[in-house]
Amino acid sequence: ITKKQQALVKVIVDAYDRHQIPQDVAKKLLQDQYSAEENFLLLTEMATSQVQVLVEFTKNIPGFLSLDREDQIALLKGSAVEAMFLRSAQVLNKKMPSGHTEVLEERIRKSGISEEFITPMFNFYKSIGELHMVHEEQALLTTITILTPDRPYVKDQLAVERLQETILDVLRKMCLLHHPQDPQYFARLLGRLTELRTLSHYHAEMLTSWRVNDHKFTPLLCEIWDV
Ligand SMILES: Nc1ccc(C(=O)O[C@H]2C[C@H]3CC[C@@H]2C3)cc1
Repeated sequence: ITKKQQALVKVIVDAYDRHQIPQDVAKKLLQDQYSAEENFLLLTEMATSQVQVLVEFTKNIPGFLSLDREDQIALLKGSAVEAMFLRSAQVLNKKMPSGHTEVLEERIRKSGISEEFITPMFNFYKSIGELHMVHEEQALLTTITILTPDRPYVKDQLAVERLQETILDVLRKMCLLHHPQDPQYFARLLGRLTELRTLSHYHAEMLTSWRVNDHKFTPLLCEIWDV
């Protein structure tokens, strides 16, 4: 890993750490009572703050702000769901104070999300947990997801591809460094991104079923997902 790549990783990881879900949202998940309606409202608050965190984090990705402005929006809208599932996988898998993870899991299960989406969602969380990603890998994988060139409406895909390749290159080296016993580790990480794309289809249906049952969204969620 070159000095330049080390500097790049530092910028990304610092931004990733700086933009975390506010503790008050996480705390609320443990306090308020347990109705499906209450759980849904908490998830709405969690999703909204995750999108805000995503926007702030993305602005710190070197080169992102020099992309075409409309492409920046297209990348954010195209990656929000995947970044959110990655982030919530990391929240659920990190050693939260005992019992917190179960409470959060329970709230997600009891928030009006139909069973057919709950299963793939928790399978994903489990498959991420089993990878035991180091902190830098989590930040870089999220960055790679955001810098996906073939999102809808991206005009200058080449410019995005160049940025993504830079991150892919340093992540590949980092995986060999942190998981020398598993030369396939980098490939397995990227395989999770494929699983994420499947999840985002489920997510679109989740949104529709919530809307149909007249569940309220925040303006930010309506804007990022065109609902
Ligand atoms: N009004 C909404 C509430 C929650 C979401 C959402 O995507 O929630 C995400 C947070 C984690 C639990 C379900 C997904 C992952 C979307 C709209």
